Amino acid sequence: MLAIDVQMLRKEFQVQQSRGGLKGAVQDLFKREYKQITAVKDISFQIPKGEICGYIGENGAGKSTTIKMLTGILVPTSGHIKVNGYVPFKEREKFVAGIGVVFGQRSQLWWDIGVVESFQLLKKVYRVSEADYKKRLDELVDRLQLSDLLSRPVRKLSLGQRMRCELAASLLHNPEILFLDEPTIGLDIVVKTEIREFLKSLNQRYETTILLTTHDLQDIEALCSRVIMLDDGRIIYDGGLEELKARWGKGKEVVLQFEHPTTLARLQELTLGLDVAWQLENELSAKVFIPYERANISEVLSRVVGVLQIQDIKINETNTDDIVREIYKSGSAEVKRLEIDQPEGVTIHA
Ligand SMILES: Nc1ncnc2c1ncn2[C@@H]1O[C@H](COP(=O)(O)OP(=O)(O)OP(=O)(O)O)[C@@H](O)[C@H]1O
Repeated sequence: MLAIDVQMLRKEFQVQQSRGGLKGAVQDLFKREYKQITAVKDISFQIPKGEICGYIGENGAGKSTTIKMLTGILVPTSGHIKVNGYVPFKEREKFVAGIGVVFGQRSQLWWDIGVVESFQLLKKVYRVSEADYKKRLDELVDRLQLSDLLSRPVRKLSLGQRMRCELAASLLHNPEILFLDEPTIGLDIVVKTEIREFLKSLNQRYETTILLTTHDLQDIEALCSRVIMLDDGRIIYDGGLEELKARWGKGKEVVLQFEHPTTLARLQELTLGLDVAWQLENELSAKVFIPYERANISEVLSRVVGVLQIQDIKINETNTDDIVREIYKSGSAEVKRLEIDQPEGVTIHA
């Protein structure tokens, strides 16, 4: 079953333009000029129930605008959306009962009252029964370690504490779909890790579908099997994270520690005919860069390990941050490269 179904979704904004100078300001008083911005340009994607999908893109790519349309805050200019079987901006009451939303930069909790009082208000808003509320709250307090925070006003909480409370607030009514807009922004690494672990177990236990936007690719690595990449309002990649790495990653780096001193010339001689690049760090340690498609790691290793005694080997995986940065930078030319020999399950949008 589909949790989210988006077809040819588009959002345009009219933005007021100001003319410069005194004359312009006077003209603006009488007749405003408007400019049209298309934040989301006819995108389509489907997310099955139970999937955790990362929605990424640079600043201004259109991520928040999409999330706002998916949660019914904004009405699309054109296109179709079904979330949990509902059209988000139409059937509001039924729709919101099935979704949870956390905007990392904004709070859904009341600033001056105790956390638990906010929870009780949300219980009323979502019409959660006393028994369900109690059960759910106990579980969330336990798993997000909230017991010391419940009586404190939100304004007295640290960012990490507040974010744990925000997550609990969004889940009190046990929604089937959770939308997270930058859920780990500004948090330290310990809290980020706790939140990722919590989301993973939530997904496993309840099959909660999660769509999250983030600039932190560690969130994606930790949580998402699938990633949708947006650039200037259009989807430029929709597929698995592993495929993304395999297709866009340039290669792997292997670091070798030798038992006995060796030389660069000796290493190059051993891998003669293979398209790899050696770098000697000292006489007992060297790095070799093995480009994907042009050489394979087992061939390189078998040639070296068979002859030299090795003390240690480390394989450095492709860094997703670098890959994604490069895709953003390279734009359409690189997208064309992806279109060749497209693997199954990966949709590339030009
Ligand atoms: N209410 C609005 N009125 C006019 N323009 C808007 C409005 N909301 C968003 N935009 C514009 O739409 C484009 C997409 O913005 P959006 O906030 O969706 O991007 P984003 O990918 O979420 O970026 P960020 O990572 O910075 O949050 C931007 O050019 C933005 O200025």
